[in-house]
Amino acid sequence: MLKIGWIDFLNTLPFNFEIAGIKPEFEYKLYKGVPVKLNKLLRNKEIDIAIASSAEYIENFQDYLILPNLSISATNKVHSVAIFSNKQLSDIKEVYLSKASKTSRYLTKIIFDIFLKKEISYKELENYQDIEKKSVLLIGDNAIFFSDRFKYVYDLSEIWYKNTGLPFVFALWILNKEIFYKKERQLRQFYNILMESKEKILKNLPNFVKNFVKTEKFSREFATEYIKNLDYNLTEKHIQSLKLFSKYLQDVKIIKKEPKFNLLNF
Ligand SMILES: C=C(O[C@@H]1C=C(C(=O)O)C=C[C@H]1O)C(=O)O
Repeated sequence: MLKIGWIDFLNTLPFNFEIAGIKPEFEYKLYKGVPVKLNKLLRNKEIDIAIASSAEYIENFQDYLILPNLSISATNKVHSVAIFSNKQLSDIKEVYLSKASKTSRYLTKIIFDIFLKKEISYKELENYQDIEKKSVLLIGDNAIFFSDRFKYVYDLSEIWYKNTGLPFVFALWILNKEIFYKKERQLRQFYNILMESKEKILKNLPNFVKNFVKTEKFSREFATEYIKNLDYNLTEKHIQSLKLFSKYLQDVKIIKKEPKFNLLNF
């Protein structure tokens, strides 16, 4: 049985092997939730593998391995990770951070500390009441959903791209090192299934969106354009970006040790 962590956001659609009609030959169970929940399940070894926060890998890299060629990244705008505000950036003094995120919370700190050199007080975003009166970091479907309440959108990967020229890697397929030896066969098959799903769904995206995306939250046109704009690859350039992100995380004292990026050689 392979225990798989699944971020329940629109942006994981291209990995959805079930809707792609690909059936694994092994038994599996999906554990759905926001990134922080999956990071925790993975760290506690309650699941084997997950699409989880890239920052979770960076912080605990000794325990993990990465599936190659796969990520959720964005070159320039991501559209679903941003600081939303009705204030101009220069007037923002406090930011309420989404509790669902790890990577984007850390990126927010790097943006203010290193790129903008601006002191900010950080608070937890406990609920969505009167959200338009605050400056908030939102991720995933909520970011898309609440965006029209705000005059200004400070897109985090756009800011990263302007400062570094690199794509920003939000999520990776991370697995617990020790399960590789126990479940190598399933993992290899799962990797092939993810690669196949990604290809199949992205090739025929409007059709998959039409059949599988619920339209209460966003229009089909938006969903298609949003996914099309994301980058699901993991190349040398993405690794370079992860290394730079890690260096900045050391500079702002969030991590102590420089991580190694251990990709499975599939
Ligand atoms: C692109 C996104 O990136 C997400 C952000 C994450 C984080 O901040 O920890 C983790 C996984 C990603 O799915 C998004 O939420 O829209």
